[in-house]
Amino acid sequence: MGKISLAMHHAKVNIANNLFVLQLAWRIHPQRVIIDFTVQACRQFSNVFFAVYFMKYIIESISVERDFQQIVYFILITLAILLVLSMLDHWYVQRFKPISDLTIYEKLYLILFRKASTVELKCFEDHEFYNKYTKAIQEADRRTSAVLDSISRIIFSSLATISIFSVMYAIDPWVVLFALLPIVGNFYFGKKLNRLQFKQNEESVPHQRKMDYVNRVIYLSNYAKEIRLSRIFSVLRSTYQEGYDGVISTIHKYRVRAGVISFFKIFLTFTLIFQGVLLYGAYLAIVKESISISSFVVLGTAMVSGAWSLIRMSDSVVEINKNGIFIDNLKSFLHYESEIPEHAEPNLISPPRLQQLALRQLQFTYDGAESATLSDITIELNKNEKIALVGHNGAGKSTLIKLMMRLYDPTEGEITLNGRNIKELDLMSYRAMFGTVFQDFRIFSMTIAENVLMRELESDVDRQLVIEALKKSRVYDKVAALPHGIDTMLTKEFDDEGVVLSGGEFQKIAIARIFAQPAEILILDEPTSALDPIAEYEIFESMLEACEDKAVVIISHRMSSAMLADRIYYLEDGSIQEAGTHTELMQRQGKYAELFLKQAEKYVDQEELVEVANRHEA
Ligand SMILES: Nc1ncnc2c1ncn2[C@@H]1O[C@H](COP(=O)(O)OP(=O)(O)OP(=O)(O)O)[C@@H](O)[C@H]1O
Repeated sequence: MGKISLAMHHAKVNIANNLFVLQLAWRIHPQRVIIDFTVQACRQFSNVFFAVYFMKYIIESISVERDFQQIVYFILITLAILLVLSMLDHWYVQRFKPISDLTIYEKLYLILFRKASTVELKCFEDHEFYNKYTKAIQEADRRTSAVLDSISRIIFSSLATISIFSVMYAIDPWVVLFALLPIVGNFYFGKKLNRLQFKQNEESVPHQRKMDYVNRVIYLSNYAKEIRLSRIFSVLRSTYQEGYDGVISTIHKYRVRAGVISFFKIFLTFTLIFQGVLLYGAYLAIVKESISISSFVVLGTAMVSGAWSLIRMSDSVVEINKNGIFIDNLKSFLHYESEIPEHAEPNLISPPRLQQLALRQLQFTYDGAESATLSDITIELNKNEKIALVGHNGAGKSTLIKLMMRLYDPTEGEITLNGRNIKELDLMSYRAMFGTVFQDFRIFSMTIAENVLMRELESDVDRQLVIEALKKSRVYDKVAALPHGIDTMLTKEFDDEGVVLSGGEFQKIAIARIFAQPAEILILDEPTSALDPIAEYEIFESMLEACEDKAVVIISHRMSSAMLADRIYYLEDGSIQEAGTHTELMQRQGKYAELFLKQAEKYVDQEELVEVANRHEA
């Protein structure tokens, strides 16, 4: 593509990007768009009127000796208009704009958060995507306001410029040409400066993210203990320093170039416009005597006002260009099409009630990984069946669960629900079939009830549901003893009366989530690590009792819990090594039996674990 057609292409893309945000702003807050344009029109009108036509009228009045009373009326009327326009401007800047900006940001952030919560999990592991997301979030608010300002400014400054220049043209046509030339320079250098700033910004984002990460970690309470009790702070400090050095070095890298370009931009714009044209006007009036002194005065004021209009116009063009480049990130984030579509699609059907979930010869490799994490996995989970996945760390158990819930798609093989590939099913409804607690579950700074329901508490039926769920996860006695019961805030983030529970109690709250959901398949991905063996056994037991009519998948490193399942799958290096009931696997004397016996040896020293085994026997 030639240079000119490339520039045309860029210009087209940038205009399209700005219009995209203008449409977005219109959808979010149409009044803001209308008022923004109206205020801009009024500003430009008063600039042109007072700088040119007002001045022209007064000077002409003197030369044609107009009636003094008429001049006074004219001035009073224009003052009244000026007063109304300044009041409107004041209201817009002080009252309307700040509030409407916040309204736009709030809605825009909601759109971004919604998108972020639906893109595939793998996007958050993709460095490039994450950078785009960070930039879209950082820039979103500023850019919307900037787009509105620059579009309205460019429209009305153009009108203002045309009307001022027509007055100047009538005085001397060459003056207009003279005033136009430096604008080309301003535009040219402004564009160059933008590209440079964009590049600098692009390069500093990864460094900025390092600094943001440290800021976040230091600030969050769940890192506070480790930071105080270890020397990790020095590593965090180095990470922050690396980020800081990176940002500074990108600034240094572009500093000289940006300085030189800025100098030319200012020199050509201001010096040439303001001094040059006035000099030319003086030459016309004094040396050539081709214009009158009153024309020179009008030319002077029109020049100042016209030049500013032109500068505003060319700055707006540059700003539109700058917006366009940044909006690319926002657009590509918002338009990102998930390979796993979250939204309902007409060709996707609602999942039928579970009869059998079958994983057939699955193979899965994480993006960027050299070898497969899972290979040749075949598992069947029937209605009402309880299965357990066991194996050493890194065997692939959690990955298997993520595939089952379609957080990732398998690289090979298929997952079927009652014989139908799950890709043909509506994803949201499919995921709603699962009640899951992961090992890295999160407790939110919200009430206990909201943490259990994972939504707002809406009715007394909900209250009862929460209480029953907490009873099943064996933590209700503790919750009932708190002054606000299930309405107690968890953590002290927003509320001094918020409670901080023990690790095991937090886990029980998280586990209560699966009892409060109308799910058909329950998955416990080892959320019981902070529980003592008896508590874990009791919870699993209670779950199996409460969920007789549901399918259950348990992942646990404690074999005493796994043995409660109807079928156990032993995984190693991403593939199933052994499968069967506890008794079958023990008789086989393979790896499962070895692992079980190793744990049993440790358990013998602790009487409580003997109790677990006894209970199972019973
Ligand atoms: N998001 C990811 N990107 C790349 N590799 C990953 C990712 N998550 C897990 N892995 C890798 O996949 C392998 C299996 O991890 P997985 O978490 O499934 O094991 P696990 O059996 O659940 O382990 P544990 O018992 O320790 O929880 C590990 O080697 C891990 O490094």
